[in-house]
Amino acid sequence: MGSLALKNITKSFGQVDVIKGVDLEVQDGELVIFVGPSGCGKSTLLRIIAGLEDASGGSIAIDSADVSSTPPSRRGIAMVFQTYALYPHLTVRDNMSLGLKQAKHPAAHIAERVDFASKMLSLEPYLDRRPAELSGGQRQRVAIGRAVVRKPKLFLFDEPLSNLDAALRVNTRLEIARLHRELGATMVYVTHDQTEAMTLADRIVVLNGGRIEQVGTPMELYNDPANLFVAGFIGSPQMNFIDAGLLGREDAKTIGIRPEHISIVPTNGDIKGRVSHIEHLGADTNLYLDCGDAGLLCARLFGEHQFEIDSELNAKFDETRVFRFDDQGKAIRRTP
Ligand SMILES: Nc1ncnc2c1ncn2[C@@H]1O[C@H](COP(=O)(O)OP(=O)(O)OP(=O)(O)O)[C@@H](O)[C@H]1O
Repeated sequence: MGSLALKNITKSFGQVDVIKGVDLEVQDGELVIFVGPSGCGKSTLLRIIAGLEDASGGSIAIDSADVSSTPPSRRGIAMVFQTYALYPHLTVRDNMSLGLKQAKHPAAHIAERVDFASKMLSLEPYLDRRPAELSGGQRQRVAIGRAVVRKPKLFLFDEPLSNLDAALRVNTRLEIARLHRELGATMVYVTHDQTEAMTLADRIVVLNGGRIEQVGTPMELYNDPANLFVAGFIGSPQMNFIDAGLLGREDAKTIGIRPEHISIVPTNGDIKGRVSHIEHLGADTNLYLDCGDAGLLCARLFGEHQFEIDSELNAKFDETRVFRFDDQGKAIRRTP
């Protein structure tokens, strides 16, 4: 078991309010990811859940028991850090065993847990090595293994893949997904990487300036963002925003259209623009059109395309994918 409930959590450092009233329920077995711009309070919130930081107000419950004043070591959580935080003088086996040893578990039980975790993470060949004799990816697997060994109610991950190169990041991401599936464990995870959030999360929490903007499954956030902030934050390249008046659409203040929902047509487009830049990604082409007062429009076209710089093109929006926002930036939901 490992459900988590945050009620009206606030945090101030001196005069600065960093977390401004966060309510969140995480179900047992769920993988929830915090995303948001730098400084929005993701790590602070995670550290408050871990007990490494005291909240200024509000309460935290794990499995319905209030742990707001429980020390970190007694909350039943394990945290995996971006920097691995392994003991350099200890072997992999000893790094993984340490928590249970300190908690005075019997040696046979510790050996069994280390065996289980090292098999799960393919760490068996490295058990007698020290961290300096491992690659970055292997070190991060040891850090994850150390958490698995402790059978926590709740796993907390603070940007665990940020120090890995692109290929290793994908591998380790798949490993965390598998771990989550096989252990059925509750996980709360902080990242600034959209792909990680979209591919791993059961639900994503979008934070901005210490408040929650929206909570939803990755596809809910992509298909039904609550406001301009979430619409612009989820999706890459970013959603295009255009002043609705410039398009003759009086039913909204701002129109939003994702680059992947724009096509180039010979006539009768929604907007005209001059080609200002082209990015060839192989599988896709990102085309940037200078649309004058409407700004720069990005279209993501499937496959390879050639266009002449400065030539004028007609861009057409997939009407079923057009988002509308009011003058407060709130999404105007489609009427079915
Ligand atoms: N110990 C501290 N004392 C004062 N201010 C702090 C402290 N820790 C964090 N802050 C401030 O709180 C805000 C939130 O920081 P936090 O590290 O939670 O952001 P984040 O969303 O995790 O950012 P990033 O993505 O850059 O890691 C920032 O403005 C930061 O400067």
